[in-house]
This record gives sequence, structure tokens and C-alpha cells, in this order.
Amino acid sequence: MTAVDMNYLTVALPKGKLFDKAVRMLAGVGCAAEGLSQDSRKLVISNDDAKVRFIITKTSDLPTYVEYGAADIGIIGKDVLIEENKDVYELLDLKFGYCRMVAAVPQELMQDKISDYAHMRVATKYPRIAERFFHSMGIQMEIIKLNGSIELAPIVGLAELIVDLVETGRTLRENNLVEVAQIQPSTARLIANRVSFKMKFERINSLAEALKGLVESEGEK
Ligand SMILES: Nc1ncnc2c1ncn2[C@@H]1O[C@H](COP(=O)(O)OP(=O)(O)OP(=O)(O)O)[C@@H](O)[C@H]1O
Ligand SMILES: O=P(O)(O)OC[C@H]1O[C@H](OP(=O)(O)OP(=O)(O)O)[C@H](O)[C@@H]1O
Repeated sequence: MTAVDMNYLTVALPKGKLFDKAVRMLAGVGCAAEGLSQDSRKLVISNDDAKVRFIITKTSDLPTYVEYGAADIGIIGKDVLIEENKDVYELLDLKFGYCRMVAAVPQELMQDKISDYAHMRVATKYPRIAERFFHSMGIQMEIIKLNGSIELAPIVGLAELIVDLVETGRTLRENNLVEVAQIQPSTARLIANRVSFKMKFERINSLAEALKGLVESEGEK
């Protein structure tokens, strides 16, 4: 079966922090498959009765699968959606996976104002977001792209600042870093391929409506 099989809905799920809750929410609106787990080595899991198949992708690749129509819909963090900048529809804020993108520095490098950091080096997994933020502040910076453990960079002198996600603040604290700017809050979003949204409108729209109802009922608890 190919991704363009009109009878199937292909749903992309990101491996990692958002996976379990995304699976639970989809199951809550009747979109499920047996054995759907990120511990499994299987990357495609189908439910032939419900005519749905799930694909499990690396987080940062998920918008690409949806943009190209290899998946009809997907669930992904707003941070990744902005960073990857793909041509997809954002259908719904699923209101989980709360975190925020911040700029942070080692305590001893704290300055009075953000412009005092001009021309320093910024380590980040999110170069587009970092670039855009400093540009909007009228500050020229050198952006260094890393793939994880960003907090290490200022400790070993690779960069003076970082732009990274903060949830509890524990990672910043334990590495003696302090926030110097809030950049962007993030939650998980439901996204759709533009063509799929038209061709499979009934199915995608009713799923999005059901998820919206679930989000609202969870918000009331
Ligand atoms: N504490 C947190 N740290 C990072 N992301 C978080 C956190 N809380 C929620 N999120 C959300 O979860 C998404 C996925 O995070 P996760 O750490 O699983 O992926 P990743 O680290 O970007 O992927 P990979 O490990 O493949 O590089 C993030 O894009 C963000 O939207
Ligand atoms: O505020 P906290 O609750 O401490 O969470 C924030 C940390 O979690 C994420 O890292 P992750 O675990 O995804 O590892 P990574 O940096 O290697 O991607 C993020 O990049 C921070 O390092």
C-alpha cells in the first residue's frame, strides 16, 4: 500500500516525548492500532479494519513526511513546526507538551540588556528560531547548530549563549545557566498535508473535531 491509498489515513507520530500522549489522545477518539509503541522496532503499524496506519518518525523529520504527503496528518511540537518551516496546515493546538524556547547564558555572563550579547556565539538545535529572534532584536549573532545536550556548549566554551527548550527549568539550573529572554512557547499541534486535507476532508476534519472536543474536555478538568 502506498501513502496515496485513498482508503487509508496515514498518521505520523514523532518518536520521543510527545509520542505516548499523542497515541493516547488519538486512541481517545477511536484512532488506534494494536502494538503502537515507540519501543517497537516496527516503523509502520496498520489497523486494516479502521483503515488507518501509523508511521513513527524522528521528531525533526515529521513535518517533511507530512509536507510530501507520505503522511496525511501528524502530531508535532510547535517549536519543530516553526524550525522546519514546511508547507503544511496547522489544524489544532493539542495543548500538551508544554515547553518554551528561551535564550540562556551562564550566570557569570549575565548582561544588563539583550543587545549586550551582540556578536557572541549561540549554540542551538533551532538555528532558524534563534536567527529570527536575534534578528528581530536587531542583534547580529553567530549561530552554532548542535543536535542535543545544548547546555554543554557554554560550559566548555563552544558558545556564550544557548537557545533551547525549557520545561521545568531543571536542566538550566543544574548547569548554572539563567534565562535572558523568552522566545516562544510551544505545545503539540495537529498538522495535515495540504492535498490530503482536501482529498480526505471528511475523515481528517472529523478527526480534528473529535480531538478538539477531547482537548476542550481535558481543559475543563
Ligand atoms: N522538556 C522538554 N524538552 C524538550 N522538548 C520538550 C520538552 N517538553 C516538551 N517538549 C516537546 O517535545 C518535543 C519532542 O521532544 P523530544 O525531546 O522527544 O525530541 P527531540 O529531542 O527534539 O528529538 P531527538 O531526540 O530525535 O533529537 C519537542 O519538540 C517539544 O515540542
Ligand atoms: O527544563 P527541563 O525540564 O529540564 O527540560 C529541558 C531539557 O529537555 C530537553 O532536552 P532533551 O531531554 O530533549 O535532550 P536533548 O537536549 O539532548 O535534546 C531540552 O533540550 C532541555 O535540555
